[in-house]
Amino acid sequence: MRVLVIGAGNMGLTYSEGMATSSMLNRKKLMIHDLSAELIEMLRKKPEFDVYEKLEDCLPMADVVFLGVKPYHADALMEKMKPMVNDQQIFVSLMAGVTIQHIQNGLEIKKVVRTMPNLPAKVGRGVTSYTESKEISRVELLMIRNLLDTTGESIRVKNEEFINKSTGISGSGPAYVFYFMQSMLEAAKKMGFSDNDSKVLVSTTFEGAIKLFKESDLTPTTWMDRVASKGGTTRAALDSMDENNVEELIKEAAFAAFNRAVELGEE
Ligand SMILES: NC(=O)C1=CN([C@@H]2O[C@H](COP(=O)(O)OP(=O)(O)OC[C@H]3O[C@@H](n4cnc5c(N)ncnc54)[C@H](OP(=O)(O)O)[C@@H]3O)[C@@H](O)[C@H]2O)C=CC1
Ligand SMILES: O=C(O)[C@@H]1CCC=N1
Repeated sequence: MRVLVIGAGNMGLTYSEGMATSSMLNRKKLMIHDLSAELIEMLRKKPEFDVYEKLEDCLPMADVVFLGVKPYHADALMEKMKPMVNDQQIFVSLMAGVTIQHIQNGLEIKKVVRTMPNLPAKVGRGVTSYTESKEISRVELLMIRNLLDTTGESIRVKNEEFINKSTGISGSGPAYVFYFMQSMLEAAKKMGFSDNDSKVLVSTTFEGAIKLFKESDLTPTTWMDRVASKGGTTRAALDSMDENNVEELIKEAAFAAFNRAVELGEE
């Protein structure tokens, strides 16, 4: 099977690195096409990829094509691709918002898998949700799932609405976690810790909390209660967050991302 990734930025390159060694490729090199000259030069130094400057040299050969450009570049890209694609090829979109129907119409093809990946895929700890057009067979879906799983875990969702919802939770989610981390780092530095000590304190606290959560059946609320002693320091912090409505604000932020994904599909 020949796999082509178009757009090798943050996400496209992450997927390319994950998939490059997959047995699904039957030792055929993963193909990459991007417009950035700088990126092409960097990618050419990597022996695991076949890098193409011209779409016509790689697109007709591909069985599976990953679309990794920004949503606002999708239409221009599809216009260029249209004369070179065929009905047997499978198109896997990594793009937020862009609907399956939009891709089917733009390329005049039928087989589309729409996904929502996330950035921890870079370290093999991503989570990708996906859904497919009805023309994708079970075998084809399994094959795509195997490719997606090279970057972490994947979940099949029942429709595109849940892809937009995943965007609000897991797609954009790493940024919410980094936001929280940044705030804690700044608090630590303000208290007088060095940059390095702040990083150790914050990152180890995140890692430890995630391990506790993942390795038990307890909810985060129960874990919060285990940290907080009555009348103690944690309760003071949690009360401060409650008074400032932090929980509601985080939920609103996740819905803002979901709503923006819906809007992107309508633009
Ligand atoms: N970053 C993330 O955490 C996540 C991103 N996504 C989705 O992934 C997609 C890519 O995002 P991201 O990787 O961050 O974006 P990047 O800008 O990092 O990567 C996109 C790449 O595509 C190139 N490109 C643009 N137009 C074309 C074209 N016509 N042909 C070939 N290459 C082209 C860009 O080149 P140039 O820079 O020269 O324009 C760039 O190198 C988006 O649609 C986004 O919604 C989804 C989930 C998470
Ligand atoms: O911010 C974005 O639009 C993309 C989609 C999810 C994460 N990054």
